[in-house]
Order: sequence, then C-alpha cells, then structure tokens
Amino acid sequence: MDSRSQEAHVTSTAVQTTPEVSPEKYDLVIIGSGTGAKLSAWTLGKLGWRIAVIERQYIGGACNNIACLPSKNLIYTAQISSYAHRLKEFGMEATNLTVNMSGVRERKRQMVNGEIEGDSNLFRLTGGELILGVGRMVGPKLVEVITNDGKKRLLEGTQILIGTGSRAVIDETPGLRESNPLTHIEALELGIIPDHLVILGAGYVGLEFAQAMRRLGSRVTLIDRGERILKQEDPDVSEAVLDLLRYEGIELLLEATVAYVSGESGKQVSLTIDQSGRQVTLNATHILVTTKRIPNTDGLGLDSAGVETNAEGYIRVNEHLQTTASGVWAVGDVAGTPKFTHAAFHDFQVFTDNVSGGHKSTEGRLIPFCLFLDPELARVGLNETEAKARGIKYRLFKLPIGVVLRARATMEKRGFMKALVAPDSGKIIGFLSFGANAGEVMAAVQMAMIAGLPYIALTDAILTHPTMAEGLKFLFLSQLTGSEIT
Ligand SMILES: Cc1cc2nc3c(=O)[nH]c(=O)nc-3n(C[C@H](O)[C@H](O)[C@H](O)COP(=O)(O)OP(=O)(O)OC[C@H]3O[C@@H](n4cnc5c(N)ncnc54)[C@H](O)[C@@H]3O)c2cc1C
Ligand SMILES: NC(=O)c1ccc[n+]([C@@H]2O[C@H](COP(=O)([O-])OP(=O)(O)OC[C@H]3O[C@@H](n4cnc5c(N)ncnc54)[C@H](O)[C@@H]3O)[C@@H](O)[C@H]2O)c1
Repeated sequence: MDSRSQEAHVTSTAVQTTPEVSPEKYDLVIIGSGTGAKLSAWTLGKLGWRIAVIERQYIGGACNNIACLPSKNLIYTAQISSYAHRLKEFGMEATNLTVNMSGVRERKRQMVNGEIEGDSNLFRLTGGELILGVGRMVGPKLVEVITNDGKKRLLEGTQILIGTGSRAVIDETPGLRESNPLTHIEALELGIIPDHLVILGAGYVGLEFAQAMRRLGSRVTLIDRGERILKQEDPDVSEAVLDLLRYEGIELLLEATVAYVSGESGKQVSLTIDQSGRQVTLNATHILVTTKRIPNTDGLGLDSAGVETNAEGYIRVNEHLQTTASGVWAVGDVAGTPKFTHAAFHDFQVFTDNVSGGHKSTEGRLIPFCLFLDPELARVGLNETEAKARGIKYRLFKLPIGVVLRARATMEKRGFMKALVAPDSGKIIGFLSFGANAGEVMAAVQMAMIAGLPYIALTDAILTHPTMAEGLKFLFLSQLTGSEIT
C-alpha cells in the first residue's frame, strides 16, 4: 500500500459489522464526489431524489482538485513562460524574466477554490447532502461513514453509486518510497522550481508535466521502460512527440527502469537505472512518479455488498454500469472506464438513464482524448496500428500542419493531421491531430463521425479562414490535389 500519496487510500476502520442503529434512508447514496458521481447527484437531486454524497477529501473529485484542471492551469502558465522566452522571435524584448512558483501555485489554488465553491453550491442548490468523510459498504445497500469530524453514520440507499476514482502509486523499487517522491498531487503544489526533476513514466501525466516544468525552468529527465513513448500511438506520432521533447530540451531515457534510489526528493537524489543492459546513475533534486494508477476499491467493503472486482481491483460492471450486486452501480476510473473526465461524464449519463429505467449503454462509444502538450495531440477513433491489427482496410489522409494557413500565419507549424477513411463508404473511422488547437479541431471530425458523414462532407463544407479547423478541408483534399497543396 502506498503510504506516500496524499490521495490517501480508504482507511479500513475497526468496525466490521452493521451497528444496531437504524440506518438513515436515501433514494441514492453515492461514495465519492468525482465527475460521474457529482453530475448524477445534481441531476437526480434536481428531480427530487433524496441523495447523500460522501466525499473524503476532494469536493468535486480529482479532476478539479488535483488532476485535469490544475494541471491545465500549470500547463497554461508554462505556455506563457515559453512565449516569454521567445519574445525576441516576436520582435519584443524584456529583461529579467523570472518565474515565481509560489505565484504560479497561488493562481492555480484560486482556480481550484473557485471550482470547489461552485461544486459545493451545486450540491446545496440541487438538494444533495454532501457528507465529508470516508464511506465504505457494510452490507447490501448499506454504507457506513466515518465523518471527517469523527462521527459514525449508517446510510441505506435504495440505489448505491460508487465513484471513488483511482490514485497514483509508488512502486516498491528499493529506496523509492523512502526518497519521498512527488506524485502529481505534490507536483501541483510545488512552491519552487526543481533544479533537476526526474519523472518516472512518460505517459500522459509524465509528458504533460515534463513539458510544463521544463518551460518553467527545470532540467527535466523522463524515464520510461517502453522502447518508445506513447506506444499505443502510430510510430510516426511517437517520433513526432519525441522530436518535440528534444526541441524543448527534455532528456529522455527509454527502455529504462530504476533499480534503486537513494537520497531525498526535494533535496538530493541519486537513481541507479538499468537501461538496455547497462547501468546509469542519475543525480537530481526531485522525483515525480507517474508510472501507475490503481482503483480506490481497497477498504471499500465491497465483499460485504456482493460487489465483485477484477484482477486489477476495478469494479466489474456491465454495459449499463451495474455491478454484480443488485442496485449498486459504479462510474468513472473505479469502474475501469478509460481514465478521462469526459468518459466519466458519459458514465453519469449511462447511469442516470438506466437507474431511471432506460437502456443507455457504454458499448461501442467513441472516447476521444487530448494530450495537453503544446502543441496538443488529439485522437478519436482508430489509428493505423489498431486498424491493421483488426484487419480493417482504410484510406489514409495525412497533412503536415505547416500546410494549414492558420499555422502558416502564426508560424507554429509543428505536427500533422491524419485521417483514416473506410474505402467503401468514405466514412471517417479515425482522426489524429498533433498541432495547435488539436483538441478543438478533433471535435469537428468527431461530430462528422457521429453523424456518419462521408469525409467529402468536410471538403464540401465552407470552413472559416484562417482557422486550424480549415485544415480539415486541406487534409481531405490532400489526396486529390496533394502535390499542389504541399
Ligand atoms: C495529473 C492528471 C491529469 C489529468 N488530466 C486529464 C485531462 O486533462 N482530461 C481528462 O479527461 N482526464 C484527465 N485525467 C484523468 C481524470 O482526472 C480522471 O479520469 C477523472 O478524474 C476520474 O473521475 P472519477 O469520476 O472516476 O472520480 P475522481 O475524480 O477520481 O473522484 C473520486 C473521488 O472519490 C473520493 N473517494 C475515494 N474513496 C472514497 C471513500 N471511500 N469515501 C469517500 N470518498 C472517497 C476521492 O477523494 C475523490 O474525490 C487526469 C488525471 C491526472 C492524474
Ligand atoms: N490529457 C489527458 O486527458 C490526461 C492527462 C493525464 C492523465 N490522463 C489519464 O490518466 C491516465 C493515467 O496516466 P499516467 O500518466 O499516470 O499513466 P500512463 O499509463 O499513461 O503512463 C504510465 C507510463 O509509465 C511507464 N512505466 C510504467 N512502469 C514503469 C517503470 N517501472 N519504469 C519506467 N516506466 C514505467 C509506462 O510505460 C507508461 O508510459 C491516463 O491513461 C489517462 O487516461 C489523461
């Protein structure tokens, strides 16, 4: 068990049996107040359901407090810092640029506090009772809460919803835990710029932090055990992101694992690394661990309620998000949903529909992603690797971002767009953009995919000039007039 992360695991209290007190009755008892959970509470609360939401630490969940939003706040600040360092390129000069991390942190805290206040208001306005404390199941439909002010309550729900999320873990590499490394939670609370930050894991969290912290002034070394970064993406995508990391001055050790660590993160650390059969020693000031997340199911008393988990501890749910126990549902990371807030959002829609008698399903849903590097990397649907693995034929459209007139105007030409189109129907089956505003551009393609439009609909559309979305027209015309365009 990871004792380091502030996102503390559920403490299994001594109480194992149902107390004799009669339970307080609710229509819906929710454990966790993350995206899937809070939206369910607000929506059903407004409809008059009697609801209790139990949250141990982060009102509104991880996204607002310690994950998506604060990391994007930091990334935005880092982008400003990057522009400031490029002023000369824009014909401007300024002297003595310094980054004051306590100011960076204060701006982030203001944003987070605003979100907490907004969410707390929504609980009040929609009638849900927000109980601050640790919840765990003590029987079918029975939840015990140890409130943060030390009281014990027993709640019974006609329906129970579990949305307890996931948390970062620090593995058992000798000396790693003892070095007191950062997770994303502490990294978002840094009041100083690390001289040399070593990030273990070059996945989503590792990559976003690497660029942000580098831009704020840290020396950054990324370590990953994989032979390439973003191995779920096509090789040309991994290569392009690698080029970006090099350009930013981020050091990267691939096929590398840490054998042992000595010292203390925040002061001085030494990492002994096995890399492709050789040992490398790295001295740094801080370590950030982003190698693994696990579901918050331990200590939740799921056995007592007949709620089964899979081998990795995620709650087993069907396509309607029903667990193995009648009337008990799960949403978000803890239910094995891909770890994105927008996926948890859709889980809320599936849950509230089904609990009200509908049949909305998680099956076959299109879940896009956007990795918030600068430029962004966004994808929806299949990539080439996945299409080939599934034996799906496709026609490929690929366009350098430098062809898009918006990118030419701003002179931010890094990246490319790719689309996979079904040869027979002309429908788009996959789209990726690595370029400015990729997340927004992708949404336009996603709409076309949802509507089942052929790609030609985008070449026929009149798209505003000069926007990045206009590039879609160039992309899908590129095979017709390719040599003229490039
Ligand atoms: C650094 C970082 C950046 C990210 N950026 C993005 C991004 O840009 N876009 C994106 O889509 N996704 C992003 N994610 C992923 C996203 O944060 C998660 O997928 C999302 O927050 C999951 O929401 P959830 O509803 O499952 O629950 P969570 O938001 O994890 O909420 C669960 C809540 O349950 C509480 N809880 C747990 N156990 C108990 C208990 N026993 N009793 C009471 N309360 C309990 C926790 O305190 C927590 O508040 C990021 C993740 C990280 C770590
Ligand atoms: N922009 C976004 O939407 C966003 C941002 C951050 C996180 N997220 C979500 O959170 C999830 C978790 O992100 P994450 O970055 O924590 O995990 P991840 O699974 O994306 O990355 C973990 C990385 O660590 C590496 N790794 C694992 N064990 C290692 C070891 N022992 N030594 C060296 N390298 C090792 C893996 O090869 C991988 O590259 C993501 O899958 C994503 O769904 C989303």
